[in-house]
Amino acid sequence: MVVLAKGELEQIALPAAVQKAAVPLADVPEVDLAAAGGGDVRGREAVARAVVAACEGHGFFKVTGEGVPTELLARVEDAAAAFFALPQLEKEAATATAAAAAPGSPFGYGSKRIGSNGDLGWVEYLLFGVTAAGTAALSVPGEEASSLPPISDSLRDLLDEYIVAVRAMACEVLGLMAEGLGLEERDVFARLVLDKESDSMLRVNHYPPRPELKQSAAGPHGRLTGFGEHTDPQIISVLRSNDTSGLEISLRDGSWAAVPPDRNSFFVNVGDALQVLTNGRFRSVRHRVMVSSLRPRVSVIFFGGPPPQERLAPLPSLVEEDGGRRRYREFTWREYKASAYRTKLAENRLCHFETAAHD
Ligand SMILES: C=C1C[C@]23C[C@@]1(O)CC[C@H]2[C@@]12CC[C@H](O)[C@@](C)(C(=O)O1)[C@H]2[C@@H]3C(=O)O
Ligand SMILES: O=C(O)CCC(=O)C(=O)O
Ligand SMILES: [Fe+2]
Repeated sequence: MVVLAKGELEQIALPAAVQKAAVPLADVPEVDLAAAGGGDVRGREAVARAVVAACEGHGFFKVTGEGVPTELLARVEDAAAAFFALPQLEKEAATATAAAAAPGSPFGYGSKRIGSNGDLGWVEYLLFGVTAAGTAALSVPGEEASSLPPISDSLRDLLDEYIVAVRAMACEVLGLMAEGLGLEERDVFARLVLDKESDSMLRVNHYPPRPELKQSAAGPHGRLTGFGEHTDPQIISVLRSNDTSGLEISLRDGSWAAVPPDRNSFFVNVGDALQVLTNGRFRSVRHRVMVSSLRPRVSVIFFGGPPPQERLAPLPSLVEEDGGRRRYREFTWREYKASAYRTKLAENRLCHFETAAHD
């Protein structure tokens, strides 16, 4: 069991006085994928334009009409809740394969410690690599293979089914982004996530209800940090949660907005790699999860990433549209990820890859 050292709870539980309050996000952009898939060309173009506008605006939007069976989603949520309800030792043992336990591996079960650079949050989670077959694995393709994770067969099977469905949806959305940007190569983004070497991940987060007020270092009105502010390094993140609030996004003016939960929709985040590919036209959205609720929050996030050896650079046509200004230098995903994984959650990871203004 993870025992927090003295002072660590205070890092999660900021006193109410130093927390910036978030206002509810009134205008969550919404994209109905059903309207893009019916063979109506005009309808599809309108959806593609809405997707681009949302990526340029908040870098965040809601997706409906994607056709992932609601019954599968409900079963994933129930199985995840059942896993996190297990005794602590069973949860740790459940994912302690050689690959996940290897030093530096981010995969497996974790509690309160996020990444390996000292970030703490009021959260426990399961983190998996995603294989080409769309299965949840505790090692990344090309690295030491592990046996299938010994989490319960039913949870693993459900996650495998979920990954296939959500990856297809992510790729449909990536296709709409390319169309909306008027790119000739319509699969320029989606092919990276569909590649058999794609470095994608699946994360299941559980935010237990905040502790009793009398024990809470946050004080009676304070909130706990569930998952500290950050941007996602990958191309696209697709999130699904239960009906418990907590997700907040940072707006362009630096204020925070609370995203009303919606268990019937997906939420899409633009990630750092997509900001680079679009030469900064799309915005990798800074977000966080705050825990103030007495109900648990469960979220499942698919992170669509490129293959490690993939060279990432702003797309030439978008550089041209930007008056020839190339805002990021070329790098491989392996290079970016290694750099990102050395940073703390809240750091700006893209600034190391920006070009000087005159380049
Ligand atoms: C503090 C960290 C956790 C993280 C790796 C990092 O060093 C910086 C990026 C973090 C993040 C955010 C999005 C995803 O949840 C994640 C899996 C990812 O790819 O980058 C996490 C990493 C993690 O939890 O290992
Ligand atoms: O759990 C959530 O709702 C969001 C978590 C998140 O941003 C992440 O895991 O990268
Ligand atoms: Fe995130």
